[in-house]
Amino acid sequence: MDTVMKVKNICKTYITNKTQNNVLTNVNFDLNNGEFIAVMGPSGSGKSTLLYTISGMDRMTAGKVEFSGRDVSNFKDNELADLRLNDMGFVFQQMHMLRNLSILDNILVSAYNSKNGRTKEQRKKIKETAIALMKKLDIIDIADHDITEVSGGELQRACICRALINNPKVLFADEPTGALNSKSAKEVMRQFNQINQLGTTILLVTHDVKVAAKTNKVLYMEDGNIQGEYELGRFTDESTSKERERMLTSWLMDRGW
Ligand SMILES: Nc1ncnc2c1ncn2[C@@H]1O[C@H](COP(=O)(O)OP(=O)(O)OP(=O)(O)O)[C@@H](O)[C@H]1O
Repeated sequence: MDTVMKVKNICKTYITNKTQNNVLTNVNFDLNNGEFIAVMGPSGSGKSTLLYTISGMDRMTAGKVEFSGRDVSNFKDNELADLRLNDMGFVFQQMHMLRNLSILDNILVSAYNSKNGRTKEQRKKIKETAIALMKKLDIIDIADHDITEVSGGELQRACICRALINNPKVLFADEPTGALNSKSAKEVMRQFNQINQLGTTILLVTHDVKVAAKTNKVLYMEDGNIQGEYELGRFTDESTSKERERMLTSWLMDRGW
């Protein structure tokens, strides 16, 4: 299997009030093309920090990250911004969308501001992609709505459209279902699985066993490092959910979760 990201000996230290907090300590793992990985672990174990550090949203203290064979660890801020814009997508628990724009415009805005969204022709193509994504995620009917006029689940699906507009190699998600009710969370996970099956590699952080049980592999973080990994295999059938949740819970409990 191709490796899309290689994470080598990543360390991240925060210094607050002259106290050193070693949040990530020599983290190593490969993210293979087409994988769908969940990162779990106790609160404060460094899950979000790992996501932000490897995606270049935050600087690592030491270590190396390769993205599609390129060492991106020493990229300048503008090179990292380009990498994030062109090759990565992001979905967060708190959905950052602009209030005075419609849902469709929110999906389009960053793509229009990218280097591939300058000409009329490029923008036409981007809009077509946005509409196709909104149809796929079943939110085309709310394209012209304001963000205050839609449900949390619809808004999160709009965020997924926005994250996918540039056809990223890797989609990063930090607690993407954390603010959703269970029905919307299930729908978002169904969409993630579809996107993954179409070829997008996904790494998400979650506390929710139901969510993690629908990924291919779980990494368990504790005290700033990956303490174990559990291969679940591809999720294809809703009827297997309960059994996957049961197996994953049992594995997590063995780790002191
Ligand atoms: N910007 C920051 N400055 C200083 N310390 C930080 C910063 N961000 C995170 N930390 C610290 O790093 C540690 C790990 O935080 P992180 O958010 O990565 O954990 P987490 O496993 O995602 O936790 P949770 O499950 O509660 O979201 C915590 O002790 C946190 O206080």
